[in-house]
Amino acid sequence: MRLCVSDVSVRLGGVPILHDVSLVAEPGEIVGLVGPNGSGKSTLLRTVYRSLRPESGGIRLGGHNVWAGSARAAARQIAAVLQDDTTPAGMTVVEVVELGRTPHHGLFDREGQADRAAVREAMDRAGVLALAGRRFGSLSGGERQRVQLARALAQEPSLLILDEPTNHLDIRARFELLDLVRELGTTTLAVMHELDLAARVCDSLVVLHGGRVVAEGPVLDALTPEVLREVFGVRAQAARDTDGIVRIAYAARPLVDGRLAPQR
Ligand SMILES: Nc1ncnc2c1ncn2[C@@H]1O[C@H](COP(=O)(O)OP(=O)(O)OP(=O)(O)O)[C@@H](O)[C@H]1O
Repeated sequence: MRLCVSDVSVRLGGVPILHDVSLVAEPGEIVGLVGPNGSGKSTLLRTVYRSLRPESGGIRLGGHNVWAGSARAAARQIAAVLQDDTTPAGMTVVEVVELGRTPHHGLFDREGQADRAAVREAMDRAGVLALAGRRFGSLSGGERQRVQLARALAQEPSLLILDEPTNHLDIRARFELLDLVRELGTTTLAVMHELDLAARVCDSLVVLHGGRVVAEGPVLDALTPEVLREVFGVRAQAARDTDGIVRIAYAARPLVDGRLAPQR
């Protein structure tokens, strides 16, 4: 489904955080949301998955205003894999993944065959079938991240929201997870810190800086040397290699007076 974010502004604790942010993800596209720490990426995601109501602006999924219907209707369509996960440590992996089916049930519905099939399929795709009986709290960071993805897949969403989906994963698992997201063909909005990975997996990028969109479009149009310098504070060049993969070459950046540069 098509995601359309139009002129979204957000204020937190009286402080303006997002300023007229707009973006579009066409059906099946993966749009990467990139930007330095504090640029507003997570805040924007929260407005899209209905955890934070924007002060102004609109968010439409498949033409419908995400904030106009019920929270439950939105939960049937939008699945989020987040950082600040509050999953109870005592739940088993299969119980966690079954949570993905909750928005599809009535209050007193029992889990049916379709639910069980969706849960199994999601666990299989995310590579966590072997963990089914383990307590969530006993898993490694990377295993938890895969289980969260399985829960999101079990939800069979029209829009997948990912907040730094690969940060606990080893290098092979990163590529596997991103390949899996590509294979799904689900419209995806993903916050990614690693520009190389974002460049590899995303159809287009939206660069946030100070709560504003400062660049967007296909990866090489968004990650110009000027954007890399002005927004990310690095001297770097993005280019497509002979295999068609975008690679970013970084020049070393000296510390300022022996310290990390303060945040701008
Ligand atoms: N409740 C709040 N009151 C005031 N400011 C807030 C509040 N919550 C977040 N902020 C500020 O909003 C800005 C954007 O935060 P956000 O978490 O969206 O950034 P981010 O781009 O996701 O950052 P990071 O890459 O570090 O995760 C930050 O400067 C943060 O300090």
